[in-house]
Amino acid sequence: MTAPNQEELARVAESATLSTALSTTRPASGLALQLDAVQRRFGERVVLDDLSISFAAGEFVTVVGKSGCGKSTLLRLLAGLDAADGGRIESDGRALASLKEDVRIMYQDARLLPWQSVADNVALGLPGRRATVRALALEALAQVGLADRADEWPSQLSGGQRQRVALARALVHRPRLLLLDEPLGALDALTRIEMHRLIEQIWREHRFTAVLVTHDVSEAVALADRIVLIEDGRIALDQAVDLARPRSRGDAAFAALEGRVLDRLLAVQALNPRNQIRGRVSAIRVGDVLAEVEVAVTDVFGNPGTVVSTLTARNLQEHALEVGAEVLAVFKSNEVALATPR
Ligand SMILES: Nc1ncnc2c1ncn2[C@@H]1O[C@H](COP(=O)(O)OP(=O)(O)OP(=O)(O)O)[C@@H](O)[C@H]1O
Repeated sequence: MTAPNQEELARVAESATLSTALSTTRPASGLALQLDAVQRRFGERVVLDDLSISFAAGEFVTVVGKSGCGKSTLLRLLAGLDAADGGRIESDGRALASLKEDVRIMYQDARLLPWQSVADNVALGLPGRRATVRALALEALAQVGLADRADEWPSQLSGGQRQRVALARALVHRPRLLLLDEPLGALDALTRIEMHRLIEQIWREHRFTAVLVTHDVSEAVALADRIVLIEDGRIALDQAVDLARPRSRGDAAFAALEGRVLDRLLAVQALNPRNQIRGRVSAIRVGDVLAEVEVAVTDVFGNPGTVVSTLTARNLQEHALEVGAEVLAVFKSNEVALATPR
């Protein structure tokens, strides 16, 4: 990692310019958010329905839920890119829509302009003298470990590096609310873990409020103070993550919490009657690592049958499943998962 150009930064500080203005006129602390009975409809379809929740200033919240449940819709409302059909979204009594300058959003694709250098992409939209703006861009790039790539084209960077540039582009505006719409969804597992560390470190430094939409429950547990699950347009689960940071995926408490949230998500999937079948556990076979649970079921025509679910032996232990227990067999692509019937 290359340090930012210190001479240039010093010049900027001396000339009492935008850098000073940004750091003094806009507090670095996060925005508190209050959502009250928020509704968003598309035609007949009610996507968010009477959704109420509050986020504390500086909190890191992750939003999970099955595909199409309205996660991105919620983020677009918070970003002011879309308007609610009902309810209020405020920050300490002010409509969030009036605080757009304090809010930045990051998407799954970095959305960089290919004809602009990395530094110019980060500096995009920043007012001020060219040298000042460039120094701010370099400072933001240094924070994401890319100061030495400032003069390259976006096409010369890897997917993970492009996302780091997108993060720098958000940071340069010193957001008080950073919205992250699956920003790591297209990255490989190792790069994701590196990005988790980077995002957490930057969030701890800047203390903005962060709202991250993700499909990855492990990512949610790694980063969140709170995990929020959206179901039927409302908050179905609001789970505090009370684990010390930085978090380790190998930790037992981490795995247990991840399992609980996954189970809850699975229960939501099971609500779709087309992909689930009720039955009773008829046999359990436990190996060193894996376990098989056989479930006796009856199909819609009354024909008896069995389905088999494979899970880790440890997971089986945590769920205390036993022969005779009533379960839902949930079909997810090519696997069968089990959930407790409601
Ligand atoms: N502009 C729009 N016009 C009509 N319907 C929309 C519009 N935007 C979103 N929707 C619908 O709202 C629902 C929620 O969409 P949204 O993108 O918020 O879901 P999501 O939870 O982010 O899904 P995914 O996890 O698959 O990204 C979907 O049924 C979608 O088709």
